[in-house]
Amino acid sequence: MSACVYRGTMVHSVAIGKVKMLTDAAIVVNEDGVISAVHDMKDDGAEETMADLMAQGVEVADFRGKLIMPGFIDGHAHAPQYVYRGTGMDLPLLQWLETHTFPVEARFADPSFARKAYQKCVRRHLTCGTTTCSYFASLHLEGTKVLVDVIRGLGQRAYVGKVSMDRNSPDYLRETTEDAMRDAEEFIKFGSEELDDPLITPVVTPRFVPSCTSELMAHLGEVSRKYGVPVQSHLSESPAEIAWVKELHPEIETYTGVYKHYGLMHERSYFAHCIHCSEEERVMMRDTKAAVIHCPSSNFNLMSGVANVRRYLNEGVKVGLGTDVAGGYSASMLDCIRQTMIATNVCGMKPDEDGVTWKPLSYQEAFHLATVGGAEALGLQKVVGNFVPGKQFDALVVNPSPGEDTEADGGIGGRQVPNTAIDGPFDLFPELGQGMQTAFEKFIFMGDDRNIERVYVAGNRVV
Ligand SMILES: Nc1nc2[nH]cnc2c(=O)[nH]1
Ligand SMILES: [Zn+2]
Repeated sequence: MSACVYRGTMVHSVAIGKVKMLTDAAIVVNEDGVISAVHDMKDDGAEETMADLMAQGVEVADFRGKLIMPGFIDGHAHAPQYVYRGTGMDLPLLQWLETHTFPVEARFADPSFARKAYQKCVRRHLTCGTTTCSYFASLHLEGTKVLVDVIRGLGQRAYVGKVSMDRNSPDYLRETTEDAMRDAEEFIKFGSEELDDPLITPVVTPRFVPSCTSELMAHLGEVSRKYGVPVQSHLSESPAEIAWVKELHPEIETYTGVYKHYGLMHERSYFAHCIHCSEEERVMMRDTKAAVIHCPSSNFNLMSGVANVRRYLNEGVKVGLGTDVAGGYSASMLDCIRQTMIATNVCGMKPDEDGVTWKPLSYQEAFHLATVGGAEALGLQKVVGNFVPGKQFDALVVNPSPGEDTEADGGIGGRQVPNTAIDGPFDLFPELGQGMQTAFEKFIFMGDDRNIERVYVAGNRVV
């Protein structure tokens, strides 16, 4: 790749709640896809610096009038569940898994079906602007390798887990403990040693405590230490699930404590949901530096509950966001941000059981969680999340008004008609002073993939 300067309105989060916009910025990206400098074109000398770079043969991609923002980081999505996304939202978690999830995941024993489905899934996440995604595959080793291959072909940055499950599921979707232990390590070896691709990180992935025997969990904890890889799982999602974990492990005080006991809770661990964690569990998460992945869409759809994100942040626990496809029906992190806003408003509506009324998150804070927060949760804070020089250029080019520069067509029967294929999802009124700041806010609340013109991962254009 050659070095390139990206010029346009740069917007990113520099700290929680602190979104910074440079109306006319030049982001200099080197041959390795790393940001080497960011210039405010209003500064003295910036035009000369640009002229120098152009004289050296550095390309300029001119996106003035458009937003350049960091790509989204989806901390939790199930790639096989993509195929039934938007259906079967009629049951609570444990019945939903038995009825809708397990029969579909079993189909991923067929690598050719897996390839077809994963191709659609990863394309969708990318076109929605997700530059980094943490995927659960299925328990199938070969199918999980197919997912990795598809991701590499499409150029996304990803964390990928072969799901481990050796108890409490139907025969058609359950490993023996021996196979589960062998295949989990085999996948981690494949991802970290054989593959050697900086964009792909293999992740130890116990489905959740009810799916894994103590022997398997202990082995997975060891594997995560031996290879220095992350752990992802589900934690404290529904009351019935929590009661089940208590039944399975009466000797351990809490659900979080079970993961800790088996070496699965450390600074490279991140857990989806964490809705009902007690104070003791939240302290354990903070002290072990494990992260929460907030999945509000799924939490509403499966009626699991409402997680109090503000409390986690106040207590010093890392938080990222996840779509949790297909508990969540949308693959878009924009939808996830919006559902985060609804969930936080619910928490702020009335005092909780301790009499505390929580201050809702702002949309700027939710945007931070969808970018920088996700990077921190995945241990990528030095690599992606915003446009600090030294980080990789994982970015979106957002056109606030995608229909504007398209020639009007002839209409239908002589009548001018709206064209939903080219008209954007929202309008701006410059007469009312609605400039790029408003464009950003409207994109967060109303934008979609029609606005996302380009997607870059590590400086490579992937959409
Ligand atoms: N939302 C969700 N929760 C789970 N807990 C165990 N497996 C799953 C899953 O596939 N989705
Ligand atoms: Zn999940």
